[in-house]
Amino acid sequence: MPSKTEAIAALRAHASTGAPNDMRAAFASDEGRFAAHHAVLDDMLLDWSKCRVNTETLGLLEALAAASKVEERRDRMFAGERINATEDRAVLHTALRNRSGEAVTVDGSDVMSDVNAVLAAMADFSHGIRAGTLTGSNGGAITDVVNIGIGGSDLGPAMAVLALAPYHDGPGCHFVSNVDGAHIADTLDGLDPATTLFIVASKTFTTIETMTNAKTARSWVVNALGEAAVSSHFCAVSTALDKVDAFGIPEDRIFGFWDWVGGRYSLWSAIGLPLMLAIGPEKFGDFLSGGYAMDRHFREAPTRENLPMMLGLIGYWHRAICDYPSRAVIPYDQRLARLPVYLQQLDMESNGKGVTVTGEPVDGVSGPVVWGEPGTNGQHAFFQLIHQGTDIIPVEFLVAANSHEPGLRHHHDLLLANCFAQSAALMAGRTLEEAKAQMASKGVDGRAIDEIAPHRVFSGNRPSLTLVYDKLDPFTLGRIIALYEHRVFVEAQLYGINAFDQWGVELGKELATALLPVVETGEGASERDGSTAALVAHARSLSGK
Ligand SMILES: O=P(O)(O)OC[C@H]1O[C@H](O)[C@H](O)[C@@H](O)[C@@H]1O
Repeated sequence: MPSKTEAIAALRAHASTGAPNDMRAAFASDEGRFAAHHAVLDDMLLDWSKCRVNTETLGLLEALAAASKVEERRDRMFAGERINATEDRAVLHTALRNRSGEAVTVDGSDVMSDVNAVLAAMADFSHGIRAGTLTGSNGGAITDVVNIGIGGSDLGPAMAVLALAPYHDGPGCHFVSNVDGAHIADTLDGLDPATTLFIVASKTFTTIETMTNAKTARSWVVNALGEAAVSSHFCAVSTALDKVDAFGIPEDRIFGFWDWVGGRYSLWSAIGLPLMLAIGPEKFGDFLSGGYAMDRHFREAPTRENLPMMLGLIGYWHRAICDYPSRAVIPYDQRLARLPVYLQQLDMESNGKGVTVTGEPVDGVSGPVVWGEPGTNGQHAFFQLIHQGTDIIPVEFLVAANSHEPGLRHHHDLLLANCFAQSAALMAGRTLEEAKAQMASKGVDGRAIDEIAPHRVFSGNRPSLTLVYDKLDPFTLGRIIALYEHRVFVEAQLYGINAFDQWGVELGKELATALLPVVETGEGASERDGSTAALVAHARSLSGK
């Protein structure tokens, strides 16, 4: 078996000599191309055949996966080993969706009884709120839920609540994350304190944005309903139970989770409470089951049939071997509008690292920039650059075969046609001759053809992957999120980095804390760098300070 260095060198050599560089020819010369370059899990199909890879590429990527010990490390993660070495923690978001009935142990003790106890408490609470038996302080049913959290305590539930809108039969859900007072002000505008429940969601219960918004929400409730109302209008989700206590939230309204759940992997924990309130405990269970189904597939399927493995290997190929700096995630699904933003945290906070697990500088590159918007909207905005710009940006398309609007089937067929047309266009492109012929067939005169045709050329050979599934139901959303979590894991093993810490966000937080008194009083500004001092002074003078 080659070493990791040898496996990477072999991939680099293959990229310039062995990988296909004419995708039209690759399809034309190989009827089995699609068959060799896709994988399925039940209704879910991942097609990577439009990427510039062949079976030799796959073999070399498999060799790299073996040299990087991806499977061994995967098994260590599932087994509850402390693979997050810099924080000395296990990584067990998979235990939160473990539907097997089997134990999952950390340091010799089974965590499943705690996991199931919190799930049961969340279900009781959700039933009470949804049925109107747990009311506001005046006895009125809760009509609106406001989740106050940021990062992993916001992006997951906000994304999932929107994604599963057709399944909502609970209170309306709102999300406040930004410390910008505009966010909470706009959200509370129009809500009635008597019928509003706040969830204060913070793993650490120290995050300044969340604590500031929670205090503002608390005053809003107290001013309208009195101090005694806090216990009926607040609940909390955290791993820091002692800190929640001090906020005045009763114990039976505090839902815990554990340090082995990373913030960006926490949607499966009590952080998912807004989703459970919106769709009910049973459908939340379906969401967990979807995650579990993907976990089993990730652990059991051979590499080429394994969706997370293949998504990760092709992702690495594009980023580290082909050197493409970003990837676009384009769900042809309006309800997945927040998926790209969710994946930005999942992927970029996990794999945006400059050192390896052993603290050495990363040799080469680590994770790409992840971005995107739903299709078809993106087509009318930034797709120009993806088709004809000078950077190559691999695209990941997601689309459901069926919508929740059977009466609008024509819309959905248009959506599917657009999605599949984009990947075909990126792959095949259009030659100068084709552009000229097309113009001639429309009666354009020869001189105009010569002038304009070069602008109508598409290089083609632009890679994309497509994920097609039956319908975006809770189970499928669970599969999609777990698929992306594991792809991030696979890529991290190939880069040799720890995907589960996030030291890179610390410095800005520390500096903001130190700068707050300077902004408030102006004192100490002169000790800052010239730009920062001048910016503070300008803002202070504009605000009349
Ligand atoms: O849930 P919290 O402890 O409030 O943390 C919220 C977020 O803040 C941090 O800055 C981290 O970068 C994120 O990973 C985390 O999700």
